[in-house]
Amino acid sequence: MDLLSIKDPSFLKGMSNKELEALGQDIRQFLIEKLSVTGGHIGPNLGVVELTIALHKCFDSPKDKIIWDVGHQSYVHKILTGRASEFDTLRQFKGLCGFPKRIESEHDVWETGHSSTSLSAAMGMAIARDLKKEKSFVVPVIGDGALTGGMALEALNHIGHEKKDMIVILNDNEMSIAPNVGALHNILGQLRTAGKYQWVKDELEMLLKKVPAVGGKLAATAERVKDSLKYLFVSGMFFEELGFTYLGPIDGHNFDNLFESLSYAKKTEGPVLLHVITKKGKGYQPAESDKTGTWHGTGPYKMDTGDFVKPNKKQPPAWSSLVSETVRKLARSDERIVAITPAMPVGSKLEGFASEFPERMYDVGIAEQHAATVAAGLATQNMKPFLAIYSTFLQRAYDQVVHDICRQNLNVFIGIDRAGLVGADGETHQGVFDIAFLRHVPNIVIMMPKDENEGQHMVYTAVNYDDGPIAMRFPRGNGVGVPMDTEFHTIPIGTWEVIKEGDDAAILTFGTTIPMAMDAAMLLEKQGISVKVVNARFIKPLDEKMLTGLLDKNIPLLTIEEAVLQGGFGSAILEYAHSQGYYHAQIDRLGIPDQFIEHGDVGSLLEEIGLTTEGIIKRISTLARKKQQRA
Ligand SMILES: Cc1ncc(C[n+]2csc(CCOP(=O)(O)OP(=O)(O)O)c2C)c(N)n1
Ligand SMILES: CC(=O)[C@@H](O)[C@H](O)COP(=O)(O)O
Ligand SMILES: [Mg+2]
Repeated sequence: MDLLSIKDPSFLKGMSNKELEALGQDIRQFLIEKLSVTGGHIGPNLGVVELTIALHKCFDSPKDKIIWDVGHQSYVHKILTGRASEFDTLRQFKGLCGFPKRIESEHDVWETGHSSTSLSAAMGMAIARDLKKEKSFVVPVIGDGALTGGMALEALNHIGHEKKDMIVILNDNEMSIAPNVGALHNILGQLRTAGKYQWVKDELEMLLKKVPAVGGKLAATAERVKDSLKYLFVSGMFFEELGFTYLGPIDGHNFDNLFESLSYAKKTEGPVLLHVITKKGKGYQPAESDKTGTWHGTGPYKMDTGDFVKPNKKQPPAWSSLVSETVRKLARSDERIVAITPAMPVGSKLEGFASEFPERMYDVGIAEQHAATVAAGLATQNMKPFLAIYSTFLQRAYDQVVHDICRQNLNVFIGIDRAGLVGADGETHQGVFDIAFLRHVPNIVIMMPKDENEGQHMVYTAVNYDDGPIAMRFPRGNGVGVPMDTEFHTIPIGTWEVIKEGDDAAILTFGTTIPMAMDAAMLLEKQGISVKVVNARFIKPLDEKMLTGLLDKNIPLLTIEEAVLQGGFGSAILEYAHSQGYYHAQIDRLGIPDQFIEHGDVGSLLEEIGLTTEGIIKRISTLARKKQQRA
């Protein structure tokens, strides 16, 4: 079938299962080909081909609300809703978003990216439907990994209590990014093997009702039998006890099973949970046999061999590897160190640590709040927890950082990974808010290294810092490639470093924006403007001694950060200058403006917001000119 000709899912209504199977193969082939060039979440999407087709055949989107939890598995949905032609631009600057996007289509009824929000959103939509006395189905699709997220459990609790009509599709492929973890995962395992108890329950009821005369009395007894059947067949009774009608488990690649259970679910009152078993990566052998999560989200690959396309020249180590491997080295002589990841062992490159210290490595599932407070609990017992967490996912644990870690001034080392623009994952994943939401919290130290050598020393500093919580932020991707010292040393807390002298102006910056600051300073030198460049590697506490010295020189200052301006590092400099009475200090700031930054390559995103060498030169030149005018 020509997928590019699809305008909306209505064409599915008249298709036979055989035709749908052929369509599924066409979609698989299309995804494997397109994503071999663009990269993306190939594994999750290959796993939901039949499920997505079945949902769009059984329901009338967008009147019926199909909601994709996390949303990384919504590519098939996007193909069936008329966007196949845009897949060459998937996750690229101004191209097709890799997650549901309401501006893209009326069928994208809820935007996701962060896990475990679908059930709560579904509940909101169901309440609205009922208040407006509308007739429609609300159908959240949540994965077994996303189900481990606290929000999902909060929602299950509420939905089951309110008994709202809703059909929850549990897409169970036994995988989060890595193999799924937790007691819930074990319950699902029991359910997977328990077989279809629902039909046993109904058949029993029909049989008993046929018994003449005593049917009624017997049926009452049967109710008790049925309940014991439930416990007999479905040891996990977890969902039924929560007020759901549990259906399944069924084969999520079999259209007969899907249509039979979806039509049953549509006729069932109250909340239904349909447990669908799928295979992540189905139909593409390298992805289907993935046991670790390598094919969860990938860059480009060679279709025939499954080899990932490697960059032309050797890359410096990934920042995540640098940090996690340094923690691993230190853990050999420091038994206090325990690593905690909320479902990102592969992304945070903790495999090595896990293999060497299995008893000191915890993947808590998609549970960032829990991860942060486990770290706090460990610290109360004089352990040294290393909380490895993406900046964007740390947003989920804000109160735990404030209330549990910082307020009690506990020795937790937070490794804030993917700090800064992440690129293709877009708005929901840019790691640009952590400075603004942490800087105002008492007791926390926030730092960011300029390169991987300073990074290893910062990890060493953090592990040996026992005066409270300390966070080190580092970007997605690879280091800058510098020689590495063989001996660790501590970096004095709150000290900045002058990396280029200059008397006409000063740039204060850290991490990924240091190279562009240096390039700008060198070019400005040629224009006769000599600019000092300061590695402001401690965002909190500020190096007040150096900052006061700069303010006393009364030269223009420009702060630069790949983070939001509102409440960021530049705000801290403004606050300090004002608090010390430098009311006329010339301070300008470059950073992420007050808007969400969409998906695309980081270079294009920086270009779009003027966070470039040219942008810096423009700012400094303006500041210098204003200073001359005032002189
Ligand atoms: C709050 C949050 N934490 C972590 C992630 C990273 N993440 C993206 S997909 C995923 C696994 C989701 O597993 P599951 O729901 O089973 O979907 P599958 O990929 O198996 O289809 C994780 C942990 C996220 N998107 N949001
Ligand atoms: C969808 C999701 O949240 C994860 O798959 C995320 O895309 C991983 O990000 P990295 O690729 O930076 O590890
Ligand atoms: Mg899964």
